[in-house]
Amino acid sequence: MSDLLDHRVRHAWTPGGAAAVHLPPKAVRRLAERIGPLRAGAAVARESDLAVPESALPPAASADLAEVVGAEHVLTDRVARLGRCGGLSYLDLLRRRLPGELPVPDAVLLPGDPEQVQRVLEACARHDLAVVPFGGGTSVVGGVTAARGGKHAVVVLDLRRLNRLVSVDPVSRLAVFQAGVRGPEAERLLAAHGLTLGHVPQSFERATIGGFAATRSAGQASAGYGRFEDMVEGVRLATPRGEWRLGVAPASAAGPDLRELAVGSEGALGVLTEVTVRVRPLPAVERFEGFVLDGWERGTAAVRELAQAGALADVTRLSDADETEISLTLKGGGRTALLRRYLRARGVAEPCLLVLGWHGGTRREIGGRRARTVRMLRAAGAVRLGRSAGEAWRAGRFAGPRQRDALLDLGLCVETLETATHWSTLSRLRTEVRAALVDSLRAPGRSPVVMCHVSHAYETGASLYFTVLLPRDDADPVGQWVRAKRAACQAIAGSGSPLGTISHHHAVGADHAPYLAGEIGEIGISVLAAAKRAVDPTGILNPGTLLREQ
Ligand SMILES: Cc1cc2nc3c(=O)[nH]c(=O)nc-3n(C[C@H](O)[C@H](O)[C@H](O)COP(=O)(O)OP(=O)(O)OC[C@H]3O[C@@H](n4cnc5c(N)ncnc54)[C@H](O)[C@@H]3O)c2cc1C
Repeated sequence: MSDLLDHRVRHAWTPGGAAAVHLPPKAVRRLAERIGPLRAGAAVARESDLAVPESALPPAASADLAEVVGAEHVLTDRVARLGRCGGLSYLDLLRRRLPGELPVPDAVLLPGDPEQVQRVLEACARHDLAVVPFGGGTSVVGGVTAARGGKHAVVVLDLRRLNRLVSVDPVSRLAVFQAGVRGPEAERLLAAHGLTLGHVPQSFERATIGGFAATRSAGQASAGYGRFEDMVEGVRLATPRGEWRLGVAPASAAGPDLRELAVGSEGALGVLTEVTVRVRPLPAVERFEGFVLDGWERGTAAVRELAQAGALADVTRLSDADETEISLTLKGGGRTALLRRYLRARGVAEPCLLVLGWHGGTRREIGGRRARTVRMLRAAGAVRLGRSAGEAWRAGRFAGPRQRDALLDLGLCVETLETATHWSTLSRLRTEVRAALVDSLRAPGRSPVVMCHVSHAYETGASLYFTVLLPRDDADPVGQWVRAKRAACQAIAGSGSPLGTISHHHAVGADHAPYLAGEIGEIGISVLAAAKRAVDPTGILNPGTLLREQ
């Protein structure tokens, strides 16, 4: 179990870190020409340089918790605590690469079933301990930062032992999972029943069912399978007040849908111990394909038309010209130059790659859907690249975090952020967020590249996902990104009324909590605060996440 989560891993995505990917030297040279000089072999602090204070878990609390989960599942050693000090954002990784103090929890608890989770919360409430629910620990918004919130100590509740498929109801197409099941394991367990969830975010390998629900996650095939909240039929939630179960029917008019309070609650309103999910038949056939549109405006207009006509492929992902260019650059290779020449010959001045993927029961079924989509794309002026471009994307769909490890080792600042808005505001929002990032990050010898894609489209609007690359400012690497992220969030929050949501799928965490009131209003904040008081009267659950510390 520890292979996926120890102190060595937590400054990178994989134990091998950058060794897990190969960036061709030509690609590194071209990148440096574009953004400024890169420094191979940027130093990483030794584990012994990371400051880990003594655990402040009171002995009486430790004894009570050991009584619930077993002494061997109350971990206070340095490695276990370092391994759960935060998520996997650029700043999380950076802080673990630099010498210094980290928000290390006082203990890590490994409960074995929902009943133990419930009893752990009751014990933590008695001893006034802050509790951070921890699934895969892939949060990129400070959602698993071990904040004490004025409590005696802070414990991380690692849900990895809640790893069972509890039941499957193939007639109703429902499955009940314990919260700590990771993405690949969930799919493996469902495949044995001929079923799938179809939820494949880029963090799939590490993230868990509970984490997906707690953050309203969106997977790469969201156009086909929906966002994770669309898949949640019911929840079992442990709270300091007692256990809360929700979801007895597919739809209900019995008042407001309180499941929505659990989905997206980010560990601040309870610990999801089981989630009942809607499942689908496992697709027998998949087909991926690439197209190119000339320019962002034409590209987004084409995706909007598909979304509004109900003709989106299950995976629909449009990259802007910068993202298309940089992803081709990072692949290196002679075929890339050939492709550039081909597109120029076809009159495409500003290539924007559109990847489409269909899942279905039969070739015929996919063929019918695909034919309609391709007809509409042809009418929109798309150039078809063929299956190899789509398959190349599929083959590398989980490469992003490994590539990030390699780019971090080259001394880069590399981070992503995301939002969503209505179609009529989409271009303005992209322009303003890009400008905020570029203005904040530009410096002599450093030119940021800000790339963008749409990977989740709806009838009324779409998400925007930005990736930023530039040489790290070694004098103040943390401040460099903190200022840029703040500028981007302020652009999204707008002045007066928001241009978009502060998060389409990464959630609020601690990082976006200051912007939540701008989106849901002070009334919204007080409704959430009242809900929190109702389930967590002493405020032990995930202090500072979702709601700012009062
Ligand atoms: C490289 C990378 C790529 C990513 N790609 C995507 C993507 O494509 N789509 C996407 O939606 N997100 C993505 N994310 C963000 C992240 O993976 C998601 O938010 C994911 O849903 C978190 O799941 P987790 O199990 O890792 O949760 P954690 O990171 O452990 O926790 C996330 C939040 O949920 C709470 N939580 C976790 N489990 C529970 C539980 N059982 N009960 C109550 N609260 C709980 C935590 O306290 C925390 O606030 C990405 C992150 C990384 C690092």
